[in-house]
Amino acid sequence: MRIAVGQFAATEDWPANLKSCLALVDQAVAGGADLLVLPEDSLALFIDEPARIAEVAQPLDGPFVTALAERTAGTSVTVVAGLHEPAGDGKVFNTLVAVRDGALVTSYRKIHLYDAFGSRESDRVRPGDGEPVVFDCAGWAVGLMTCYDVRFPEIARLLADRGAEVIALPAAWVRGPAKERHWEVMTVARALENTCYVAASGECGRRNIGASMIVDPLGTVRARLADAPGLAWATADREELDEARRRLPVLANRRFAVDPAIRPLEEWC
Ligand SMILES: O=C(O)CNC(=O)[C@H](CS)NC(=O)CCC(=O)C(=O)O
Repeated sequence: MRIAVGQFAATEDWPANLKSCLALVDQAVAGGADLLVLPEDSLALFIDEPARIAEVAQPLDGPFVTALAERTAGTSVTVVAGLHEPAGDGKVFNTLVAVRDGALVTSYRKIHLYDAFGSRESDRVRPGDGEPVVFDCAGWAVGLMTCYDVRFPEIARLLADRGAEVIALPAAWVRGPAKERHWEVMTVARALENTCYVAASGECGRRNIGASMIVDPLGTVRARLADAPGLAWATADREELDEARRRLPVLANRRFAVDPAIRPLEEWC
């Protein structure tokens, strides 16, 4: 499976962001991508006034997702991208969609909200219900998680338990001391501890680092972008995955399960 990760500098202007996304979709299709991963919140990024996110939030049958899906019609690419959708009470969900051949395949609502380093995402965003999402893409099991989720190994493990062989990880990773290191270490760790590919995309505007990456099941960073817009590419290979899981059978050697009774409860936020 040909994987592309794409990044761009998102603005407050959602039609402009849609245009950036569609250009990356076209490039990915031209390059033969089966899977394209775009950043978290590709719809609109409000850096200074995050409360305005709710104003531009769109439902999954709204114009942003519809246009993204339509662009994939007649192609073999599946596109994963992030947006905010209305949650009904003035709050929003921070949601990923997967679209293919003109239609929505699945969606995932971010579970772990970024209440760290001075941010309070939970002031405006409601968490998802904790159900891990894995879907089929070109014969590969692809799991979804979003940005701050990467700091919580349980969700990647739950995805692996559901059979994920590739984790798509859209992000908008905030700059800061050692933050680029956090991003790299944890993205590689999630790949290595689950012996899966991780296709991670990062928004690359002034607040966020970009640094989109594709990591293989033994933790090698196969492709990486800096902080400029563009695409990075790698191929997921079935034989390589099988060989990695034979040589490093950590999934088979586990002694503990993630307790499915522990779910992200509303009152934790
Ligand atoms: O709200 C938006 O518009 C887009 N979403 C984000 O920027 C999100 C939530 S504020 N960013 C992160 O989760 C960064 C995590 C991070 O940087 C870390 O874990 O250190």
